[in-house]
Amino acid sequence: MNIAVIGTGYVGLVSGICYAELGNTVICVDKDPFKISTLQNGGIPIYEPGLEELSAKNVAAGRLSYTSDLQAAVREAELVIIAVGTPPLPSGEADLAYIDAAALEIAEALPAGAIVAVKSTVPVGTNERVRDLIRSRTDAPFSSVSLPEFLREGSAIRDTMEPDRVVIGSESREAAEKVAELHRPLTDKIMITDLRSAELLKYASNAFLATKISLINEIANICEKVGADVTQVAEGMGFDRRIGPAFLQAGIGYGGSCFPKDTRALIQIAGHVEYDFKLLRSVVEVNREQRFNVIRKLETIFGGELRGKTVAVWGLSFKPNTDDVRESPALEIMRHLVDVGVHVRAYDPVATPNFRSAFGDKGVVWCEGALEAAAGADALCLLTEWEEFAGADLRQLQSVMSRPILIDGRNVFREEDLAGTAFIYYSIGRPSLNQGVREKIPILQY
Ligand SMILES: NC(=O)c1ccc[n+]([C@@H]2O[C@H](COP(=O)([O-])OP(=O)(O)OC[C@H]3O[C@@H](n4cnc5c(N)ncnc54)[C@H](O)[C@@H]3O)[C@@H](O)[C@H]2O)c1
Ligand SMILES: O=c1ccn([C@@H]2O[C@H](COP(=O)(O)OP(=O)(O)O[C@H]3O[C@H](CO)[C@@H](O)[C@H](O)[C@H]3O)[C@@H](O)[C@H]2O)c(=O)[nH]1
Repeated sequence: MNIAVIGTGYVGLVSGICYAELGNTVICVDKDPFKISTLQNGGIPIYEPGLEELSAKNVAAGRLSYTSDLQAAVREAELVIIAVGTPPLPSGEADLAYIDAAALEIAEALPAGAIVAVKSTVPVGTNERVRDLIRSRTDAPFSSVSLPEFLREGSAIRDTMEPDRVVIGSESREAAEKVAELHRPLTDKIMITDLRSAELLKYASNAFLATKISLINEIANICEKVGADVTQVAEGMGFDRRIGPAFLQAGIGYGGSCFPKDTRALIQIAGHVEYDFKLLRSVVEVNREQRFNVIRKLETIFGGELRGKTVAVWGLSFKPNTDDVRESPALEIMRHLVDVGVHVRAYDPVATPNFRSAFGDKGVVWCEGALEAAAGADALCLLTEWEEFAGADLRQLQSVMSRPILIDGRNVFREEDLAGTAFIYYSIGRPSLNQGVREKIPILQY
């Protein structure tokens, strides 16, 4: 199939490369000339494990190319996939400006009989809006398809090549079948729905996962008060097949370009039809609060006075294996620390450049290595569970710090890692691992 993918961000680029890997002829389009020249020169503008090699392989095979000429790419396409951003507006609603602009540009070159698929996460009704926008500019017959994407950053290639399911929303059975055929080599779990159900299903999935995370974070907060261990609680819950073990990792809350944006957008979608999505509003609020768990722990340890302290931060991306810092919990945590007069020393294996552009340099020393960041620190906060941190030698770490205080925001370390160290250690929802701080587990009376 001849495919044009509009937008070479985390979704469009991975999808385009993977469609080429399946043997299709793919041209990936972006309006950002830096991204396109990087790609044309064999580079990859984002950090995603395995992507550079897969791109090179498919470019060499003559199946994959990159361009900033949208209309030339669309003119040859049987399938045009829109994968541009839908960032949040201040109200929380999805900003459809990039979608609309792409639709209007596509219309100028769309060949008769093509399929236009929206892969971006969009509010219910957007595929119809895109269809009508294109129709207003061309007489060429075409079909609209909603093709929501479920990949995760950091494991994007595997998620694309081995998806749990592919959802195709369409008004045209014939178009849906053609798009289904494209995905048949990946999975037999292909679901064809109407346009609106496909659109809502994407938001509902993210809302459910975000809810699971906020639930386990609240359980973790209760664990801290009653002397239970959230990792044991989550493990036991996860054995129940109705619950499942995934997305029950307590920590400092979810970040990233999707859960925070999509939960707020769904609240707005509901609001537009006068439905107050109370549950999801609480999920968002719990998540916002959870980031400050780390700060509260630091305040407890330092008796409320953080000014003048030096705090090392390990991990700036919103999750490991990505350089994406959009809505990373580290942004708010570090902003608070800097605002109250803490000297911050920060390190991330790949995300520092993106983080610096989002955060600025005020109050932060950017470090090239984990131990360099910890050197002379009064406390260390681990905010992203990069493998490099999980493998750290805690005795060596202790030897470079001014005070052995470790706040593990992702529950990375185990009891055996801490053995033989003098760390004052706090994690999330595992009070029995707290070391060095004598906290009384209350006698429970009801
Ligand atoms: N990031 C994820 O893990 C993920 C997963 C599933 C779904 N989604 C959804 O997919 C969409 C894209 O997300 P992303 O993270 O890839 O975004 P992104 O911001 O990384 O990339 C979007 C790209 O589109 C380009 N673009 C915008 N308008 C264009 C136009 N008219 N012509 C050509 N290029 C244009 C931008 O320059 C940018 O490179 C969003 O709706 C998002 O919610 C994202
Ligand atoms: O048990 C867990 C699982 C995740 N997280 C956090 O949740 C956020 C999101 O993680 P993850 O879902 O792995 O990454 P994303 O790349 O944001 O992927 C989500 O958002 C995408 C965009 O919509 C969807 O396509 C994916 O299916 C969905 O998992 C990160 O901050 C994680 O640290 C937790 O705190 N606990």
